[in-house]
Amino acid sequence: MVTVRLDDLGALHGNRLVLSGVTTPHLPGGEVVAVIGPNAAGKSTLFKRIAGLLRGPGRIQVEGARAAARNTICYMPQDTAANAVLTVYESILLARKQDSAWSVTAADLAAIDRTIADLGLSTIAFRNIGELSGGQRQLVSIAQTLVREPEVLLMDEPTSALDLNRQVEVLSLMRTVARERRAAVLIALHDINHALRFADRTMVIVEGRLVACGPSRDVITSALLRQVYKVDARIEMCSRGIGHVIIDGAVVTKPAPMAA
Ligand SMILES: Nc1ncnc2c1ncn2[C@@H]1O[C@H](COP(=O)(O)OP(=O)(O)OP(=O)(O)O)[C@@H](O)[C@H]1O
Repeated sequence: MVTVRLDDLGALHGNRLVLSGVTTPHLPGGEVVAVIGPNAAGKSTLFKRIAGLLRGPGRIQVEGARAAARNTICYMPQDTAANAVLTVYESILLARKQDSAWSVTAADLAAIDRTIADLGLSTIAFRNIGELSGGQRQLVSIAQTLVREPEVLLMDEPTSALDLNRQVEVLSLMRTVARERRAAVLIALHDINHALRFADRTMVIVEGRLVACGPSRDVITSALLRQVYKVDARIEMCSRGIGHVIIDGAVVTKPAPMAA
């Protein structure tokens, strides 16, 4: 089973060190890890660094990956471009492409069918991407990531354009993917309730630094929400032992202006 460990990781945008000193315990396959933090904290930067899209100090250790893995690490960016020329099916099919010698196999077709079914995309499978709504496009991006069957998934706000029903469906699917494929699934989220409900662990990034990492119910506390988001909130437990964040209305202080 795959495990991921970050060791004193940092990331540069140009010459600016935007993220630094991120060290985690082993993040095991089979679990969902929420990555939370204020706007511009460095969540996307962390994912891009892990995906090899940014330079920086430190190490990313991925152990136990299957030798034949199609893509060990797969990153779903926040902004996904719409390609008007391809249908939904074609764009998911092309996500399976390995190299120029690739030709479609039965395994490819099975993976595509499963992904389309899992995400409820069958009714739009032959529509052009350019004709889709924002939420539909986001579902296609999620499909393009899942169909590659990676062992480490980096999902950058995958539910930001989805309605409530789809948010729950997609995050439930992420848990299933983690459990059944023994994948390590990291998801950047702004909805703290989703982190409490769906994530085994939560990492908290503030101003480019990791300020907490551990079981979601231990990490997400009123004190942390006050420290990180400057809001008064309490966590109430519901019947199944899952916490809910109740915002009491008061913003404690306005957040500091963002750095340029
Ligand atoms: N391409 C870029 N070039 C230069 N600086 C960048 C670039 N992308 C992001 N940054 C800066 O890096 C910092 C972290 O941004 P990042 O996108 O990682 O934040 P985030 O936590 O994902 O935010 P959000 O929740 O708003 O999506 C910010 O100060 C941002 O302005």
